[in-house]
Amino acid sequence: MKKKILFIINPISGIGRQKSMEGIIHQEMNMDEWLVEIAYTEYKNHAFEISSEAADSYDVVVAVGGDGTVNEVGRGLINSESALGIIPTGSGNGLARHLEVPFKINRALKALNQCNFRKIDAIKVNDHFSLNVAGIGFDAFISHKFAKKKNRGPLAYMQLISKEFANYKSAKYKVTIDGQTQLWDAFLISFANSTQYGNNFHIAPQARIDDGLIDVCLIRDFPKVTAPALLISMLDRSIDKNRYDIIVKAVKINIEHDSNLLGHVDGEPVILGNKAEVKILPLALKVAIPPKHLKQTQNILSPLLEMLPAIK
Ligand SMILES: Nc1ncnc2c1ncn2[C@@H]1O[C@H](COP(=O)(O)OP(=O)(O)OP(=O)(O)O)[C@@H](O)[C@H]1O
Repeated sequence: MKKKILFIINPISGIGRQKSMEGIIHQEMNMDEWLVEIAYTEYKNHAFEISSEAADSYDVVVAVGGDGTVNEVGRGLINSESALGIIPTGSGNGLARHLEVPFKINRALKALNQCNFRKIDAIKVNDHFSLNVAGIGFDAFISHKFAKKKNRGPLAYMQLISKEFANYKSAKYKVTIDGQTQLWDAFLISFANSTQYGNNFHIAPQARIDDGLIDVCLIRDFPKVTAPALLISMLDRSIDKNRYDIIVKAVKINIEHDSNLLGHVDGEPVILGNKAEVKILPLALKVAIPPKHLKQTQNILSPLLEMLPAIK
């Protein structure tokens, strides 16, 4: 019997590589083995509605988009027998990079044809789910601003960060990590399931996506002149050695703040109220991963190389 696969395409994600997607899907998928269906999102959260409906009826439900689309599709599949697949066409593609999904579309489809399955953890932040990295502080502040921008893509994102960074002020948070409470003046606090935000910026180099633990990364207030070193330490996976960074593994974190906490889950802005409860959902999601010979290992230059015009 043929396996069933549903592609959910977000037409607005990233830099528009998905225009010719439908033709490439039909060309690359092995139709002798797979029954292929395709759906397009029409509005925010539509991918979640489609995937929740599809859960347990398809072997694989594929997010064609960036981390926001991956979050929506994956969320709908939590605790189901359907696996999340990814064709990365977003700006950051953090989870796809962590799972070593190929970035050339035809190669990503070849990988789906021959995929293996594994289970990964998910993170719950109040009522929201994160599959990759969630957080509060500067990264969340940027996600709220970015959501209002018309221009998307990594360049627009970097421009926004450089514009907002100079004036951003760290804030005080009451942080309880597995029962231990402390007050912190933090630039950001990230809750990492995978190692990276996207574009190979590794916020939690030692994170494992299936260990039943959240890597809590707390970047304390730091002199702004040391920002380049901090950025470089994310790219070369050494941020855990930076003096302003503290990383601990935990299963439950509570944050209290004196005003509304701006948060993000997988880069998508969320408002959390004065308190946030963050907990791990061990092995809650089945994912499709590439076979060994099609895995795409990442290096610092990968995000730049992917921008070269290449579908093949
Ligand atoms: N048809 C649509 N019209 C408008 N917004 C949509 C549509 N489909 C999905 N969205 C929303 O688009 C947003 C961006 O999607 P996504 O995160 O996949 O792309 P990206 O931001 O370019 O990539 P990344 O998260 O990797 O940087 C998500 O919030 C999603 O809910």
